[in-house]
Amino acid sequence: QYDDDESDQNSPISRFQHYLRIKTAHPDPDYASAVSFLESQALEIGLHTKILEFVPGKPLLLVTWNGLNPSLPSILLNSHMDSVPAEPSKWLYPPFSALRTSDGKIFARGSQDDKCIAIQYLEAIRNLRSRNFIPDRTIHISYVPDEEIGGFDGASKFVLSKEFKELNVGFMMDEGQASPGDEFRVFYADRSPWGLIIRAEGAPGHGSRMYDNSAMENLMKSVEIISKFRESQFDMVKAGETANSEVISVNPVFVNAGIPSPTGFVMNMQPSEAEAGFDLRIPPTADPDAIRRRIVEEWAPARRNLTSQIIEKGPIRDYLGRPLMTMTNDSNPWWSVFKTAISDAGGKLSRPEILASTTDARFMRQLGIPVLGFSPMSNTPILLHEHNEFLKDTVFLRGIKIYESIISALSSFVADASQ
Ligand SMILES: CSCC[C@H](NC=O)C(=O)O
Ligand SMILES: [Zn+2]
Ligand SMILES: [Zn+2]
Repeated sequence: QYDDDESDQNSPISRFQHYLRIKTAHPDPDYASAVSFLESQALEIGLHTKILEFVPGKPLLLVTWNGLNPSLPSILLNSHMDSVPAEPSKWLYPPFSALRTSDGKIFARGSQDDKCIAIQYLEAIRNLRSRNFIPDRTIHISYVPDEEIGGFDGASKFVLSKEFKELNVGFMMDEGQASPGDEFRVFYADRSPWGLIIRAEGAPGHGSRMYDNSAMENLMKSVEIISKFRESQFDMVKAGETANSEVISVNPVFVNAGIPSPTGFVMNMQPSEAEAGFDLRIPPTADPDAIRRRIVEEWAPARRNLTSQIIEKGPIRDYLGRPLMTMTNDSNPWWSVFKTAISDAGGKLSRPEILASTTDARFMRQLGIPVLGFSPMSNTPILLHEHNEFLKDTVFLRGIKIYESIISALSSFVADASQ
């Protein structure tokens, strides 16, 4: 293992490592240092910057490369600055060291999700500018806070701002996911995240007594029914009938019950209350009303003294009532431009997918803006949110070339001025 930034301070890799070493992991992301580093990079390249702060302590950095024709809708490249936490003791190398091994793996929390694209956008623009490329359309980059915790103080407020409106965004790109094979993956939709809490009430009683309708019994029945539904969805995936991201996922994330005592829990009392929480992900093709009905009628029926609370953490439809999906066919001219740019750079794309998890793209799609999720990482294991997240230097560097092709193509696309 070695770390070469002593020898080369002034390289795309060393700038990537610098950004990876800034601790923007939750629960206490250092946004100030991230913004200051990214801003210094943008200014060095000769771009314009602006810092927006919709919620104190949660800045958003906007970087702009003005196009020749500012009346054309612009291109927005998005990247979130925050990361999920890391457990250092379970990593091969410290998660904020950005250490590069002799086979070129750069280990860091955020190396795949999504600090790579943050730097690749800038490096691609740096290279295009050094070749005197001049964009027709204006290109913006947004560096947003809080994506990992839902984006409510970040992208969600950003899209409602007058500053966002003024950008006149015609097309946006956001993060995607690594691809274990040769092809790059591209995402035309996310699943919408719901939190579900099921609460049970029932008569308390002696731990020795068998009786009907205790809170615990009713909650466990509910969990059984939800598990059956989960299995029905998962079976379709296992049978190869459909992708993981195209079914409704439901996974238990907490249970809360019992009467605490100094040594743990009171063992001889059946509690009068119990609750369980679930993470649900709803694909854009699903009918949200049908799911709401299923929850009330089957998962938490009142006759069992169950109640449910759904926390919808994202839209399912856009403002015109359409599913939040970006078209990946000829009806979307941006799709062809993107696809051609990838093949021009020697890349291959696999069939467009729905993302199993959720990104900030949903807030822009809600406005009707076409968004593709894309992170150019082929031949890379999918390690987002896992221990030992890494990205290979060669993959990172190739990604810069890919974005050079994408950014120059998107910014020169003027075939239809209304788009
Ligand atoms: C409630 S929205 C949460 C967004 C988050 N994004 C990345 O992991 C996710 O859980 O998918
Ligand atoms: Zn991410
Ligand atoms: Zn993430």
